[in-house]
Amino acid sequence: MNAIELQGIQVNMGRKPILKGIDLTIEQGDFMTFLGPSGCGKTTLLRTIAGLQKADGGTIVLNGKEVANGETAYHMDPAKRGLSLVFQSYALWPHMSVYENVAFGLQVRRQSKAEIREKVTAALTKVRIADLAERYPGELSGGQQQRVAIARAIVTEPEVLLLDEPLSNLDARLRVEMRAELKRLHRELGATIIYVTHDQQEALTLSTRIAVFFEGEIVQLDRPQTLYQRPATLQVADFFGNGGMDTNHLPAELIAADGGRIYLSSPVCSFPLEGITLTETMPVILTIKPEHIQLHRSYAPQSVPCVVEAVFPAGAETLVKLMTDGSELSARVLGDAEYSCGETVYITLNPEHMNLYNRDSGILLDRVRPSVPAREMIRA
Ligand SMILES: Nc1ncnc2c1ncn2[C@@H]1O[C@H](COP(=O)(O)OP(=O)(O)OP(=O)(O)O)[C@@H](O)[C@H]1O
Repeated sequence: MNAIELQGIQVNMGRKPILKGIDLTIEQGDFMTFLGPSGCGKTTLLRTIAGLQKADGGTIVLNGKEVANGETAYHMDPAKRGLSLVFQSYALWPHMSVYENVAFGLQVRRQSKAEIREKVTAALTKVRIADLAERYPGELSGGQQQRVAIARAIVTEPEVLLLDEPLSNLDARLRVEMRAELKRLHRELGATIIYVTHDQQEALTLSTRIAVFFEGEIVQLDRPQTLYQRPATLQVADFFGNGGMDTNHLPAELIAADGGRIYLSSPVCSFPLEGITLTETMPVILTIKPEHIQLHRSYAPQSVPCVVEAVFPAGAETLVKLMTDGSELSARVLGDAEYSCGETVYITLNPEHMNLYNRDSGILLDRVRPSVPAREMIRA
């Protein structure tokens, strides 16, 4: 059974539409991440699922049961939805010990003392802070407080766990550590998790599926790998730019030749394609990520000469800005590579990692599929 089904969810704040008709099915056991820039509506959708925000239109079905209906104004009480929510600010009660914070939800449900002790201990052990049970939130680090918040959310054994940017208050190192913890928890609990973040690395590492939001709409819903390799629009491709080295965009053309053959013509490569039909020449954008450009110090078969414009050593990798035929390219090279500005280098590109987008709409047309083996590829 699907854990959650959203149909046509609309939310307005005053006259402003914040969510513009969200359709989304979340499967049982999914780790679904809502990813997108600030203000695109991720938290609003999470709050709407939790019941903290009323939907102005559309329906929400949780485990086969309707919990919200914008048309009939039906709105099930958040406490009855069987969900747990963890906020960015941990929202712990400062006057209660860690144990009491976690036990609170069970006490409200009037469970026996023995049962509560067993469940709280199990939850604290799962998030690896059983030894801190008697401390107060003010005596804990940010990472420890976040673990308490997660323990409090899982102690009631919710079917769905909602996490709103839970790691954003932690320092970079703790964030990476907590990512691994969340992944382990998801595996151990088998619960459905909905996770909100604007951090693409976090989304790619944790999720089974990612919904990318822009301006109140889902623009792509896919597995992390697919999303990374085949962004549905140039906007999504740019959002997945990494460390200031964005996906390369190259103006190119699809040329319809006699006999129905289609040629790709670009500043870095030119060859016939398969899988595309066209009747007239079409302007496109060819994209390739910096990590898919190979640099060579001397001429290699099928390589294209480029001039090094700038070099940015970044420890484990080196980012290199290149110029070829009036087009700027970014390449990412593993390790500490020493190139000097003005030096001529040669690049090779694997067509498997290239995508073609409509130049006007920015929508993905196809991946690049040469109809000849790579060795027969020629430069424009
Ligand atoms: N209570 C409110 N009243 C008016 N506008 C609101 C309210 N809450 C949110 N908004 C607006 O709704 C839009 C979506 O906000 P939301 O918090 O869902 O975005 P988000 O994608 O989660 O952003 P962030 O990553 O910054 O948290 C924003 O433009 C925000 O200003």
